[in-house]
Amino acid sequence: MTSAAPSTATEPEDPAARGAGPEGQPGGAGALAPADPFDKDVLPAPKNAQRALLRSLLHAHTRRLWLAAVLLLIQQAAVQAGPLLVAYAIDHAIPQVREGRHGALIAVAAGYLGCGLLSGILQRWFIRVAAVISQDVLIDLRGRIFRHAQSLSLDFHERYTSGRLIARATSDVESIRELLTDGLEELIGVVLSAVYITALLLFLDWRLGLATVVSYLPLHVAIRVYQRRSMVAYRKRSTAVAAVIVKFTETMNGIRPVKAFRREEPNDAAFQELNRRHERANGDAILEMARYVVGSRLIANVTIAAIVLWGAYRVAGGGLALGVLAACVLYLRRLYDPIDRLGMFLNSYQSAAASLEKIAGLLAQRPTVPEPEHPVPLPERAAGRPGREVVFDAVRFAYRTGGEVLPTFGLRLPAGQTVAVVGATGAGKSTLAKLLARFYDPTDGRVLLDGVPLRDLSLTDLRRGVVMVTQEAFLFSGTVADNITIGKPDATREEVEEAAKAIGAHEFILALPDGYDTDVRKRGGRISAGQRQLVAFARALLADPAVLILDEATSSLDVPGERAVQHAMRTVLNGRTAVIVAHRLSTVEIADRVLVMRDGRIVEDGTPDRLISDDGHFAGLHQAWRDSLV
Ligand SMILES: Nc1ncnc2c1ncn2[C@@H]1O[C@H](COP(=O)(O)OP(=O)(O)OP(=O)(O)O)[C@@H](O)[C@H]1O
Repeated sequence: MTSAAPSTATEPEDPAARGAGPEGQPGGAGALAPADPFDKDVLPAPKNAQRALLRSLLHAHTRRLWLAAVLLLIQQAAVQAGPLLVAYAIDHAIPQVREGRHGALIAVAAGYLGCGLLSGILQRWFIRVAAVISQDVLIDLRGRIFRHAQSLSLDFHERYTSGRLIARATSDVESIRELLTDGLEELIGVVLSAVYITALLLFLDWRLGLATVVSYLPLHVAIRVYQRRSMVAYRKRSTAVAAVIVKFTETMNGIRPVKAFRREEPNDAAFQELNRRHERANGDAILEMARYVVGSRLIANVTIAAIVLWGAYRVAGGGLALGVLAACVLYLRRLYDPIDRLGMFLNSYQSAAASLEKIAGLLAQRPTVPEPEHPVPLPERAAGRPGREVVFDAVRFAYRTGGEVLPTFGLRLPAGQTVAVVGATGAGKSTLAKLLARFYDPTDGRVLLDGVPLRDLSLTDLRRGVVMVTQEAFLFSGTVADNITIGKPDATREEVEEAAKAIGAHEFILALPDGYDTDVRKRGGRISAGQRQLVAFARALLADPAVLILDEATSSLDVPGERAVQHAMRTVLNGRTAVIVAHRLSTVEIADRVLVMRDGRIVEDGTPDRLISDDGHFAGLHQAWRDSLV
């Protein structure tokens, strides 16, 4: 993974322009893939995406934010009243005590105590309000990331990877949490106290106040330099964390091939390197902070020393009251004391800002396969008509990161036909299936279902019309029954069992420890590859789509398993239009029609018998398969 770069001029500015569909110009098979902006961790987003995200997150809390601001203003006023009271005590109350009048000093002491109490009460109130805001914001943000990631098209997920998404939802949200719960209150407190103190110093003695204001200039430069440099360091760090998470999830998701190919050692070495890169990025961030702390302390100490010296001479010369100098020194200490921590707060602020930038980039992405604004309903199916007609009308397709996979492609599948698509690996079979399932939109042309373009169908109609059973036959955590019910969320237990019986899965499910209620991820709930496919078929049967696409599993099953799957396949295909991406030639025998693909084109098309009797590519494949059975 490349390291994060600050938004550079090479990145497209407007993701919306990329959101209308895979507009990449087809470059001809084998054309060089264009550089993918997704290789960078910071996704291209409009300039104000970060601010807009923040605004929308805080929008629901406007009143609470005002309350928090007022509480903090009053609390800081109470805190900063202390040195003023000390100055009054030294210059007025103590001389009065010498004359036997104690009222002023007692009033000062009571005032000091009152301010302390008031500031404590207000601070507690403020912390509660701020906690409610920050918790709500974090929950909202995590929810948005999940919802948005789910809504983005397959094209996005293939390019962005799940590891990066996990990094966004965990470590990036965590750094924002750190700022909101630990740093923000203090950061605002420090800034607010600086404003109060400057005003009070100017009020107490305008010349000392002005000298303090002058010291803000080098301090401001130090902060700006630190902010600029640490932003780069934090971006790098957040990218490095994401790279560690990506490697981790990739390895654990692919643990089987890792074991099979003894990839443990090279993986370990690659992981160590990523860990070291993270360590270096972290080290850079810490170093930046160290530079800032040393620089800002120096400025603070020089300022305090100069003001004390100058003030002392003025007190000695009678030009300044002692109490005023004491109050000024107290204020200066209050001003500069949190300067180290200001570095830390700015640190977490920078880290959170870098994270927010990445999250805003993610949330600014638009689905490349959007739901239509004005969906067209599917025409009613005539009673007894099996499935729906599918037409590929002058379709062309290129993946965004590759050359053209389907050069102008036309195909008509009559309703109810079972079509097997065969061809060499990389011929474009799965691409054809994915276009029919509308995982992608064609670069050119249309895919029509009973005459309605897929892009005009509402998602509900589309999912009811076309269902794809993919190779992995993925099972979600939950029970076997839950997994079948996904096909039809309001299905009754009877319907679930009927579907399983029809598919031939009922017996093996009953034999599981808790039958239909067996948790598929728990011990004892382990089910074989063939059984997983049966569950996926039962799910598809329950969904009862007009068009079913099977991207057949390439892994070979044992003979009884294969037979069970073949039987289930016949059941699930019955009464609908079906497209099978066939990896096993045994499957082809079920089909009414076979399409042979090569380089994104259909080179043979006919019934299995006709193609076998012809002297074409399929006949050769079939002969080779028959020979392998002998
Ligand atoms: N997500 C993707 N991004 C870029 N190129 C892709 C993507 N998926 C597939 N391709 C390319 O498109 C071409 C067709 O791939 P496709 O998966 O459709 O072939 P296939 O016939 O189904 O192959 P197989 O039998 O191996 O599954 C291949 O050259 C492949 O490299």
